[in-house]
Amino acid sequence: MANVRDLLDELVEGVETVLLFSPSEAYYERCREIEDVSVVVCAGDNGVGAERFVELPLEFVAAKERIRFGVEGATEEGFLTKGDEVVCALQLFDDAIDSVCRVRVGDLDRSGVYDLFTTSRADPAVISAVVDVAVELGQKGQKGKPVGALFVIGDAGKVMNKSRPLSYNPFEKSHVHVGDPIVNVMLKEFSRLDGAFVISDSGKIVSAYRYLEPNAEGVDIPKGLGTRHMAAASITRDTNATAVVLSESDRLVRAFKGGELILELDPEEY
Ligand SMILES: Nc1ncnc2c1ncn2[C@@H]1O[C@H](COP(=O)(O)OP(=O)(O)OP(=O)(O)O)[C@@H](O)[C@H]1O
Ligand SMILES: [Mn+2]
Repeated sequence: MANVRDLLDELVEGVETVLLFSPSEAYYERCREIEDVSVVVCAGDNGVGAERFVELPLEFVAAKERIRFGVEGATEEGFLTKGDEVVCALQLFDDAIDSVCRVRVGDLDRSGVYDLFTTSRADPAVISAVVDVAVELGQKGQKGKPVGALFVIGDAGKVMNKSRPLSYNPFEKSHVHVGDPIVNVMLKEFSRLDGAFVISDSGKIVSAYRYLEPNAEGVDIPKGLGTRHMAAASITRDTNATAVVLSESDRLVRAFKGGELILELDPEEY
């Protein structure tokens, strides 16, 4: 007569690596004792002192995104290789680990989110704060109307040299940072203006209303996208900046780096 344990045994059969998402110290210590299994911790910080650790720059709301990011990170760090079967243990409903799933490395399509956060010059928390603002704008629009926005993050000096003001810069004398709730409201307010926001590596809002003038030579973007996206792709090819774009036409959030589209998010799913 099969029992629940048989089901779980099947799930973990032959697995050599366990990914623990934000475990407690006690939970981590218990898992460390398990024989011939290596443990990788994925969390915002390595509070448990794990030897194998993957930093999550944000607590992804969607479990699948969290798992995808953790598996991508563990693969990048060399803890996993394509084809490995790994068990992921994470919190879904409780505030402790309450769910287990099995994933084969390579089955999850690359989300690009990992690159966006880990290979950008700007601080990962700044990137996630900007993505959050773009996603919220995509979900709610500005006063209910769809709006587009272009955020250029990092390498701000070079970006400013490759652009010019469309009007006075409302952030000229201020010293405000993205991620501050009041500033996020200001960014949404100003998003109906033309031009791009320029944000420094550390998240300071350098300028709004900026017209980017990169060299668009040889940069190609998906058909149907227009000048805002072309400017985003081109400026990231000409500088070390990352660009996050919210499209007014299709409401998707996209990220560009090195002239390439590396991420496309539907705010409705995020
Ligand atoms: N080089 C640029 N620098 C800064 N902002 C730009 C630039 N080009 C376009 N924009 C901004 O993008 C807005 C939309 O332009 P356009 O419709 O051509 O872009 P798009 O890529 O189709 O974007 P969307 O999908 O939002 O319509 C413009 O009104 C302008 O505010
Ligand atoms: Mn357009």
